[in-house]
Amino acid sequence: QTEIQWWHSMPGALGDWVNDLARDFNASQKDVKIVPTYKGTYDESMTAAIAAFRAGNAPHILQVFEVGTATMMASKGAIVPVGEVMKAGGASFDAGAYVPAVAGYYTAPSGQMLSMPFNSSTTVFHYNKDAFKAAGLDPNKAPSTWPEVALAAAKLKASGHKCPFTTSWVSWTQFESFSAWHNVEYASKNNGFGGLDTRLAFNTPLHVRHIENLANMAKQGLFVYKGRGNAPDSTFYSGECAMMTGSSGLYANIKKNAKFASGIAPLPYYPDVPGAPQNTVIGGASLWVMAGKKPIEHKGIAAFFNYLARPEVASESHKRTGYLPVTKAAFELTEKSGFYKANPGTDVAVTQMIRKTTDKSRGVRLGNFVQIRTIIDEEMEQVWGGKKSAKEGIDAAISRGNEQLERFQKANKG
Ligand SMILES: O=P(O)(O)OC[C@H](O)CO
Repeated sequence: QTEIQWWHSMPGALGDWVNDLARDFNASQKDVKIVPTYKGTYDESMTAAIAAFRAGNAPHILQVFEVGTATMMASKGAIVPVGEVMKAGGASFDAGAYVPAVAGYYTAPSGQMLSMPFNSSTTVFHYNKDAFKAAGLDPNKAPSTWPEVALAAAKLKASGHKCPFTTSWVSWTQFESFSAWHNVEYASKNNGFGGLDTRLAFNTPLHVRHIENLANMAKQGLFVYKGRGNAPDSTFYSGECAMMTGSSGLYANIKKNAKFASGIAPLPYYPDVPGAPQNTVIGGASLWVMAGKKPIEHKGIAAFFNYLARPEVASESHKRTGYLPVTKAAFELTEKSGFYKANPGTDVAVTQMIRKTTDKSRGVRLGNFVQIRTIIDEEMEQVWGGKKSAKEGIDAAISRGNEQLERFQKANKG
């Protein structure tokens, strides 16, 4: 039996999902055993895998968040493109079977698919319906614009809620998806898809206005900052915060943990911006195959990836987690099953993502993106804390972030 090590970053109910996938695949055949291991947050597992690769003991499969894509693409000796693995394993990889927004994100400029689409998400608005009721708000009507979010937050606060609104993944929700949703650039060169000479561009009057609004909400106790990455997620499903912008993949942990009725709504927008709302950007992660593995191991990986892409498996994953249906067949199967009608709100992520994209809204692909996100976190923490104005924080994030882009460009030219 061939053992395949799979490092992942799925917490709580999502970890149960990953373990069940491995268990069911292992039970379906005898040749391959998938061994999943939780390695901490996305940042942590990526750092651990890079260190393990250097030491010669990398896992076979690594789950990498979308932010790590350019770094993985550039580390040519460390990874094997998924298309090659599938071929070596005697399996085919049909990129056309995947939802275009998903396939497009994980494709190299040459058209080759580099990693296996797995848990693609997008940014949505989660809200606590019970808290809405208690505050005299309509639980069946989520705020759809940012001014409405501020008004709802004020009512929630007046009803005694100490954390009316918070957000996970500040850069992803308030800058990356925010930009695409309003059809404005986050970075030049089509948000980095057009070349390594891309530079950050999220200092338009719209961006400054939005961060100013959030900073004002923070001052009034309407927006309560709860930390970086997915750390704030638990403050929503515990009931502490009543509204949150975050991942559609939070659905699994809300279902498991929340002791209240919750709703999913589209990301809020500014109604005076022409063309808004456009579409939101992809998040979540994909599965990368690390280099230096034996042909028989590639065969095992290929068999597992084929299993994950089966329409019934991919559809079940989507329904269980809130991550997107990654293949077209999985989406059609889910729709036919009546799931969206029976579970209002579960279609929000899909609807936001299947809209036609523009050059400004396809997604963001930057080198050193992990570091850039940290810089944005640091600068915005200064803004939420009242130590810098929105404009100062944004300008500092842009100039520090651009240094990272220049460094990546220099290291990867030719
Ligand atoms: O919480 P996830 O898995 O949807 O990931 C969110 C962000 O895309 C991570 O960069």
